[in-house]
Amino acid sequence: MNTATMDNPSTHATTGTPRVRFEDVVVEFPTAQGPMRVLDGLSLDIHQGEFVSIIGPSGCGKTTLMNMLAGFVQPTQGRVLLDGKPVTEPGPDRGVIFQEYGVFPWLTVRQNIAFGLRLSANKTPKSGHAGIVDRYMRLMGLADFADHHPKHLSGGMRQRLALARAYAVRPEFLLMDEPFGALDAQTRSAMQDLLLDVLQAEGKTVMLITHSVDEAIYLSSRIVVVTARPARIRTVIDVPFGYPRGESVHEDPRFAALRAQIRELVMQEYAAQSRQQVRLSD
Ligand SMILES: Nc1ncnc2c1ncn2[C@@H]1O[C@H](COP(=O)(O)OP(=O)(O)OP(=O)(O)O)[C@@H](O)[C@H]1O
Repeated sequence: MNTATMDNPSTHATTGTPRVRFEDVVVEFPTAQGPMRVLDGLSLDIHQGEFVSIIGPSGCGKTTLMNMLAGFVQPTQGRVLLDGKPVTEPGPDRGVIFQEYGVFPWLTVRQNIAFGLRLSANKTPKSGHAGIVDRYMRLMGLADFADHHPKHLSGGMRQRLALARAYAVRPEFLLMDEPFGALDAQTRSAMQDLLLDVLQAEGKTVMLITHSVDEAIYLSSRIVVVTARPARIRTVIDVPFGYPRGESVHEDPRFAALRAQIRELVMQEYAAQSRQQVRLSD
């Protein structure tokens, strides 16, 4: 179990050379009414070992931001740099987890987890694959279902399988888009703690999109609140808790204060987005 070290400030260096740089990024998508601007001059640096959560109204452009770092979307203007080089395509250094289960229905649980390990871009020696697959099946509570296909699993189990697949490849970056959103409260909390354990053991850099303010505070070293569409950065908040971190941070008075501050900002942006939608439907 994690233990909270609330007296230690976050130890994540936010100076020096960033691993990821969003540089004055603009994204526009074509629509029947002309180009729709989704991101509007957004700049953000992410450093090695940081856990950055993105919070903002539905449809404001958060997934688009992550998709650029994943290599799925190119900016209309500006640049997205990974270790100083423009991101042009997906790569095994970036594990992406979406809310909808990213699993292959025709493969068993064991085969799904092993899949990424077999790709030639993955550097894990073949002799270690079986052990890694077993470890993640155990961690995710899937060991008894090793030879089942996803259609025989519950929704929550399929999402745990998607997490196991992403973790097993041990990417340097985890890009997570509402990864726990479809899980029941208890499983969600267990998956959050497991993620903290994986990060503690493997030292990854994480970008998480979440609608849960509590989840963002519990997991992140920094929280980026973005505006209604087109998304810009509204505020960046440093979370004052160090790692390893555990359930007791929820009791810290600073947790409640942060929650109130972030909720207020997010509510304001939701209200702005709703006003826009009303104007669009006029
Ligand atoms: N490839 C695309 N082509 C056209 N429009 C797109 C494309 N991708 C996203 N959009 C639109 O861009 C806007 C922002 O979408 P995005 O998924 O980035 O928002 P989001 O903040 O992640 O939303 P949510 O919180 O609901 O998941 C939406 O209006 C969406 O319909």
